[in-house]
Amino acid sequence: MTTSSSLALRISDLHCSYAGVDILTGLDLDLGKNEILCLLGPSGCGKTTTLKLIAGLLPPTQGSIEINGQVVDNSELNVAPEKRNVGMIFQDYALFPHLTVTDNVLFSQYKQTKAKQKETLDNVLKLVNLTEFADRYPHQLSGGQQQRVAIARALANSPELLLLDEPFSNIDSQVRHHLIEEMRALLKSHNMSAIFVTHSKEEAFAFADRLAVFHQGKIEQLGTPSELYNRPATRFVADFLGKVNYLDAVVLDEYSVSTALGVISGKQKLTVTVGAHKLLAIRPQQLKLALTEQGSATITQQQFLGMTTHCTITLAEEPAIELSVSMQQPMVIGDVVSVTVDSHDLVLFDRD
Ligand SMILES: Nc1ncnc2c1ncn2[C@@H]1O[C@H](COP(=O)(O)OP(=O)(O)OP(=O)(O)O)[C@@H](O)[C@H]1O
Repeated sequence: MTTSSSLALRISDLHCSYAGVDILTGLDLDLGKNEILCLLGPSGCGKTTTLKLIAGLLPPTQGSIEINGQVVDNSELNVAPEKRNVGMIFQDYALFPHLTVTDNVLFSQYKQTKAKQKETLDNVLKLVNLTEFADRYPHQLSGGQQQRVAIARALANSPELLLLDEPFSNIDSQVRHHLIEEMRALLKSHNMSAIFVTHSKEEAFAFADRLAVFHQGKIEQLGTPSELYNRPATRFVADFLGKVNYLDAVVLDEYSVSTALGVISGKQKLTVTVGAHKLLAIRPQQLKLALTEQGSATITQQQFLGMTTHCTITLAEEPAIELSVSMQQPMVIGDVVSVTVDSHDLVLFDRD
């Protein structure tokens, strides 16, 4: 069992409501030291609320929060935000427009000596590569540079836990990928733990060690990006993380199911009854097409996306079945193709 002292954060049975409306209804969550966790979920499901509760900006109605083994919230205790040793970075960076980079970074360091302030400033600006921008004002910086000032300000307090609310959403997509890599390397090299909120699955996959998918005030599934993408526990998680095809399937034996695409076998033993009627989930890139006049499907739509091409194929079944396929090379609408399924762990759901 994991003891709470080996964790950066432990949330137990957390409840929160606004004006009598329940937002979180019994949230449990552990974060390891030096781990990066992403909260994902539909708009309004309570992701930002969870960050605010951890930061102490909002009191829970029930439950407890421990940060690095210290209780900061329970039925008797509500530690003030500035005593939690947590840094928070907001979507709009919340920089003071009338203060330079230096003054923004040192804003909460006024109790330190001048020498200590200088040391902190030099260290954090070096970390985020902004040393030569120390005298600039926020409006003289790019979005990515402003974000790095916000990171530097959060790091100046040496927080044990960093909370990031959509930190990359205002950054141009050209530089976002690079920033995510840089930020991840920075957190990892400084042994920091972080929780971040995003709307973007691509950001979540690239930045996080583990993802928590929220649904109806609780975590529906928690795991590594590939676990959740390839082995979703529910249809909600499967659909939330990307396009899925669902095919009616009858379980033939411990490894195989029968579908409109023929018999499909998985690598792992199934835990369902032989003969059961299920839905088989298949990601678009798990289907492979080959041009052949004897094929069972026709290309009916196609969208060229650069690295990949998304197409819709129609199976000659009654009623017709449409499937989404992701391919490396485009084909031609009207092409007749055969369809095979890449070997993978089969994901089956109940039909209802
Ligand atoms: N101060 C408030 N008073 C009343 N309701 C609020 C308040 N703050 C948030 N809410 C409501 O609580 C719910 C959760 O809000 P929260 O900001 O945590 O969602 P979120 O998952 O971060 O959403 P988004 O992805 O859109 O940012 C929403 O329905 C929101 O309208």
